[in-house]
Amino acid sequence: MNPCGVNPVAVNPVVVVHGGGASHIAKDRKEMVRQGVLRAATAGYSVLKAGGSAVDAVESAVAVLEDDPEFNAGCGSVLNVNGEVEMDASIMSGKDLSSGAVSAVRCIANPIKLARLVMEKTPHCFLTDRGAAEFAAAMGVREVPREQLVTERNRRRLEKEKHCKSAPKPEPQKHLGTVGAVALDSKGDVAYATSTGGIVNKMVGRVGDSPCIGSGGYADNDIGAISTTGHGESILKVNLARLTLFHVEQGKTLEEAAEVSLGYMKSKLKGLGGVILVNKAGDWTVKWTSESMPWAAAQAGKLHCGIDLNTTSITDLDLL
Ligand SMILES: COC(=O)C[C@H](N)C(=O)O
Repeated sequence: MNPCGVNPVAVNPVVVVHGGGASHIAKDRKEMVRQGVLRAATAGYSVLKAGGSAVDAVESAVAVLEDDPEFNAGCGSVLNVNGEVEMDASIMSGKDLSSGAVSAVRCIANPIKLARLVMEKTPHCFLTDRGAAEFAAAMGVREVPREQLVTERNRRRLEKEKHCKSAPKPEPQKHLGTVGAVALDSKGDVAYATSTGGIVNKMVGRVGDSPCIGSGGYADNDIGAISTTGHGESILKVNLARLTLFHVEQGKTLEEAAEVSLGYMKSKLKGLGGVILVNKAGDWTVKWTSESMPWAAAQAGKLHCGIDLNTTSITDLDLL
């Protein structure tokens, strides 16, 4: 009971993660991908259960996915036209709208941790390329050898893409994309985090939607938190994250808002993608227009998980 005699809103902590909108996930990889998103949601939820903040939870969930070579972020990042890894990431707290982002960063394992340092240790929101690298060094972030982030699968993927490349189309990623998380903590604060290697065969210096606040994600306690995935150029053009939350502000449910904004991006640009959302009531939703999107959610001792439409499973959560 607070001093006004009103019960405080009961908060039901929740974390939701995604492993990127995708047009095809080979059968033999599906189980590894499923295990990856489940591990990330479990990690995020244990942070919340231990009293950690929503920002702590989304950072640790995304770091788990960055460390998993099955996903296009951190050590599984796709390669640019020169065969190099350039990564983008962003993070935001719904409590005070504080935000941090990095783009075109190389040779670090966890861009999401660097984005958080930008949020907390600089007066800025966004550092890129050389400046981001200098800041990482100043913060004592360990440099990893370039080769450590380049997987054999991504080398082959680049070769294949170069050979069969026709004109670029506003299609979803042919492979697994971007990773992201949204969370609500026990204090009622929400947050999001998104991290990616971008799109295969991209130009050097190409920056996608994922590090851009309002496109790759957004968090505001009064509305909710969202992380997005899909065709970056389309997401940027419609500001997918903020657009979705705008529809929530206008009174739509999370699910309706996600459907309207993804529908708008598809009809306007033929751009496909996916979103995950939470709000401070503990409601959450996942939605995508791409063929599939691996996702997992942890709430009230249960783990929810899916990859394709109509394949949701619910199991009891064993905390790590
Ligand atoms: C599914 O793929 C992605 O999400 C890629 C990411 N949105 C980008 O364009 O950089």
